[in-house]
Amino acid sequence: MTSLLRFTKGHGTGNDFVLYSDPAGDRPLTAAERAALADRHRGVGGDGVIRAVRSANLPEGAAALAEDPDAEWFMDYTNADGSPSEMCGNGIRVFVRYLLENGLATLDEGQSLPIGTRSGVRDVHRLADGFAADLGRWSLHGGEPTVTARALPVPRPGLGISVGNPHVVVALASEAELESVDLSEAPVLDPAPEAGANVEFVVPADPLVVDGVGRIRMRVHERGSGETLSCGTGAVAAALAVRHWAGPSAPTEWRVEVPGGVLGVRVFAAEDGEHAALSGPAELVFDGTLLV
Ligand SMILES: N[C@@H](CCC[C@H](N)C(=O)O)C(=O)O
Repeated sequence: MTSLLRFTKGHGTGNDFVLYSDPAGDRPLTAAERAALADRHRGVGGDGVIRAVRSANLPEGAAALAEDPDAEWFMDYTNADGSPSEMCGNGIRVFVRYLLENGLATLDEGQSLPIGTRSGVRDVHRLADGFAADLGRWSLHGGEPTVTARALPVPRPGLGISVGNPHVVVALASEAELESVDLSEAPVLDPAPEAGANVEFVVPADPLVVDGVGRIRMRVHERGSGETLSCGTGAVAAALAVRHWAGPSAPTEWRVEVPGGVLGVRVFAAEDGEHAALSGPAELVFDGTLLV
């Protein structure tokens, strides 16, 4: 039986999402239904689908509420192919904007809202011109697989980084090389991580640091979605990788240029270790109703 589903289309630096609200947790949608929503020809189109559920009303929400009883809302995120991901850095800003615009939460400038995700509770801070999300503790994770991509003359070493979800970052030699890499097919990783990975290709700007801020350009092939205009967690992983390669004198603030815009990354010491925060815009574009 078909039914009506109200949705909102939103994006953060061109990384676009279909959002819908399911406070009671009784409208989960299958992976195939989510992939159909994200289909750019037969559906609304998006790099991912985000369901807003009250943490109390889905199984993964129990862990979020145990971590922070104020994490009322859970971001149930899936990629364009319907596969779930632990975290989405652009998505969580758009998610908070969606909650605010729909009267599901309140957040004044300067305040934070805790959001449940599969990678734990993440605090989203309201800025004058967007949002900043504390993505929590990061780690080197996944080793150093060799990365082969179309139009890259030779395979390159990658660096595995987890910011809640898995990334492999590859340094390229020049802007020209960054432009020429063909991401219409997924890069091949050897060894291949069991859970897959998002792969970022990065080049430093020249000079790398201006006024204490590190500057890099990045393109990304996202697990489950293909090449996208932006990936927030990918921008954080790319900044962390370049900082790791640059050594202890590297800056803590980074400006990451992606095809869809610019994101900010800040690395800081927290009680439980080193965290990375991601800042950037969050836009809602249109609402609609679908037959599902
Ligand atoms: N675009 C997102 C990341 C979305 C999830 C990713 N494709 C994965 O499978 O981990 C971001 O902005 O972080």
